[in-house]
Amino acid sequence: MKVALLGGSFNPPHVGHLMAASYVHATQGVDAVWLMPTFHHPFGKQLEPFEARVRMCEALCRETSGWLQTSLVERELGGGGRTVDTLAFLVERYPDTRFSLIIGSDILRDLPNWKDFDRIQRMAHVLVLYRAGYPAPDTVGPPLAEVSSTQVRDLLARGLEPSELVPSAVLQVAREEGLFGLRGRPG
Ligand SMILES: Nc1ncnc2c1ncn2[C@@H]1O[C@H](COP(=O)(O)OP(=O)(O)OP(=O)(O)O)[C@@H](O)[C@H]1O
Ligand SMILES: O=C(O)c1ccc[n+]([C@@H]2O[C@H](COP(=O)([O-])O)[C@@H](O)[C@H]2O)c1
Repeated sequence: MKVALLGGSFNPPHVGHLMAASYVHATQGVDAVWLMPTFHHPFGKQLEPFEARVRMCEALCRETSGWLQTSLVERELGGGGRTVDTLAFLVERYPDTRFSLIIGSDILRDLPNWKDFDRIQRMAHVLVLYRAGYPAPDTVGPPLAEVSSTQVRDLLARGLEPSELVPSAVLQVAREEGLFGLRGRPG
């Protein structure tokens, strides 16, 4: 079994995440892609509640035939949310699974602040996808969507509907949960 991991804040998930996961599933010979929402963000980002982000991730997964799944492992682990610790835990729990780790090229500038990135590379094949706007050497594939959760949150804060950037089922969950200031807003 080969699994690609896509860790993120998913605050909220958007079509860029879906495209990144689809690209990897379609071209990199993996059986499944697991979204791993952050429980405690290592750099202390303030996020909507974990359970609500999980619900949105699960709605995103339903856009696929089942190969995209949401993992709750980072809640199970608690701790500092460092990817090296999550990966070590998964490698031990699933000895017959080969893991790869997906990151967008925007993350490259943060890597010096990651814990033990060398050890991550020994445990998993790291796939750096070309996120549009962040060209870098050694990325895999064409530039992917120019969309971010920040952009989605900004649109919502201005009362606009990000319906071209977020799958409708994900937006529906955000409305039901009253996330991103959507509580009580008609729509
Ligand atoms: N449009 C995209 N194309 C390629 N990779 C992406 C894209 N959006 C996010 N990713 C990657 O998905 C992972 C999780 O991203 P994250 O949940 O932080 O989304 P984000 O849009 O970067 O959020 P924010 O704007 O809040 O920082 C990261 O590795 C990121 O590089
Ligand atoms: O391991 C680390 O040191 C580390 C530092 C920062 C971020 N990460 C992980 O990188 C993924 C993407 O993070 P972000 O900030 O782009 O949402 C997410 O799974 C984080 O847990 C990991």
